Amino acid sequence: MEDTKSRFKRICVFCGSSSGKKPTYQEAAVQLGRELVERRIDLVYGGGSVGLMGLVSQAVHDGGRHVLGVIPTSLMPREITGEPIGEVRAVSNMHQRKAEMARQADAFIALPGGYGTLEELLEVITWAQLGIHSKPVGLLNVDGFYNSLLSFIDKAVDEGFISPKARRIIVSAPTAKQLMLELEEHVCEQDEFASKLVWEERLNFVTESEVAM
Ligand SMILES: C/C(=C\CNc1ncnc2c1ncn2[C@@H]1O[C@H](COP(=O)(O)O)[C@@H](O)[C@H]1O)CO
Repeated sequence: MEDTKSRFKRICVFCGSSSGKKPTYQEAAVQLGRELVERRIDLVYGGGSVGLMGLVSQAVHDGGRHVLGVIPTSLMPREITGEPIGEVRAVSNMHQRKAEMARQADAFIALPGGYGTLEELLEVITWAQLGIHSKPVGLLNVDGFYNSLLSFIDKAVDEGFISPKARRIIVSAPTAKQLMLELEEHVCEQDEFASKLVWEERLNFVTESEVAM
């Protein structure tokens, strides 16, 4: 396998705790994991081995890259999240988990998933819009899974609720390879309004004492 260098050291992946019905979703999770390995990128994710989360993290781990799972203590029992893969960092709650995952990553990628994935994705997009971070956000639109979300977002742009600049926060592509190529080239645009906002600690708001273990 070709060894390609990346501008990213560690990417945060949001994805389903279920595997989805189509094999293409599972294949895309493995492909994304292999693409990260090829580019020598480490992984941070929601921890555990269930669903697409397990497939992407296992592929990165098998490829010899570091895997960091950030997991709230209440989700730690193995019957909920499965066997841990790689390094596990326990946090006290879901808010701290998202902040810690975001703090550890240089970019974000969402694979197909459900409410949890959507919530994580929309939060990092909102944080980018507000200037809390300037890390690229990628959407792996496997088999058009996210077409209806992208249509909704385009409708919100047409109706004046999302600015064209904020629309461009989202980088989407149908395959892991294409998405990584686009993310490598992506330049985050700074919003004039957001650049004037002062966030106390930006993404460094998880203190050591808040990390449960
Ligand atoms: C309680 C159930 C499953 C819990 N399993 C999870 N393990 C780890 N992380 C999870 C889990 N559920 C949600 N997450 C986080 O949200 C994303 C996945 O959520 P989705 O709703 O499946 O899209 C994922 O990125 C995690 O960070 C049984 O329902």
